Amino acid sequence: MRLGTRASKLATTQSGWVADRLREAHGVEVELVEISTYGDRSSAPLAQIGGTGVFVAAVREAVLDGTVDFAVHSLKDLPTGAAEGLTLAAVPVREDPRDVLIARDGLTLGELPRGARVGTGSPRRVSQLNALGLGIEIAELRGNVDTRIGKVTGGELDAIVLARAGLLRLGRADEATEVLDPLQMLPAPGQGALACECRADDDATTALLSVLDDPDTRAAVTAERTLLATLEAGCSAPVGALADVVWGDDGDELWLRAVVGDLSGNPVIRRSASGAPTEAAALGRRLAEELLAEGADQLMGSVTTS
Ligand SMILES: NCc1[nH]cc(CCC(=O)O)c1CC(=O)O
Repeated sequence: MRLGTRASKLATTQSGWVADRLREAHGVEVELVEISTYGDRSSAPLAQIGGTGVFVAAVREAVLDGTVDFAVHSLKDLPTGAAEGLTLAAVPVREDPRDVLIARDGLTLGELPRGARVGTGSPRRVSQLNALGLGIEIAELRGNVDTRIGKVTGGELDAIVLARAGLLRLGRADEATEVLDPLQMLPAPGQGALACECRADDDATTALLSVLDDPDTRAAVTAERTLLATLEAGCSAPVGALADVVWGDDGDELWLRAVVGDLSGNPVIRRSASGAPTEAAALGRRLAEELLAEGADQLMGSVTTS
């Protein structure tokens, strides 16, 4: 099987993980084919170059034109709209969805001095960091994991915020100085999860990939992404969401928490709701409508979204 992937170390590591699972499950050969995307080539701020889709368009093209059989993406980089001719054949079990802080001298968020420079390029992180009222300064940050961590070790920034999943996959989770509680920092919809996508008419590949699907992860990310889509927001919008399958009185329950804000983080709207895991999309829609009724669209309207 030919697996299309971005060429970054993180992308090839997570694609390699999927390839290993497929070899274990089916004894098939899997070859990684690296594809350069606009998101990798441009160093402009993500919010400026459109965010949504810049990391996936070229990889999807390679699936559609038959260069590769399927692609592995970070789910949070996938636009929420339907992709013509493609099917989401598997959402494998999720890695830790939380964000972490990497700060100089082992500091936590609460220990950073006023005026400390904290790097992130994500409006969602900017909004929630500002909501904490710590008096820190936000600095624009982009680049691969090495580049970003280098800003702290090189002394340019006091701290950065990034996804724990990426660090775990690269074996660098111990470099985090604090795991941020979702009470303070809800992750991006789909964060920590992967997407295995193939052509909608390719039944053989769909069947091979389907064994990697994790139903709880799929329910969670379906709720998170339907919420994002109902808000008509993209991956560069100041929206955080995290769903979990938990054991409740009536069996499995899907819990969804979400936050919407503007860049100032003042105010942010936080809400939660629960439902049956089989009704994940309806849950996402319902919580989004609640947020919209509370004024989420006006809040987000002050930020460039796509
Ligand atoms: N926005 C870029 C991006 N897309 C996926 C990950 C890794 C985490 C994941 O798999 O969700 C990252 C880096 C980050 O946010 O720190």
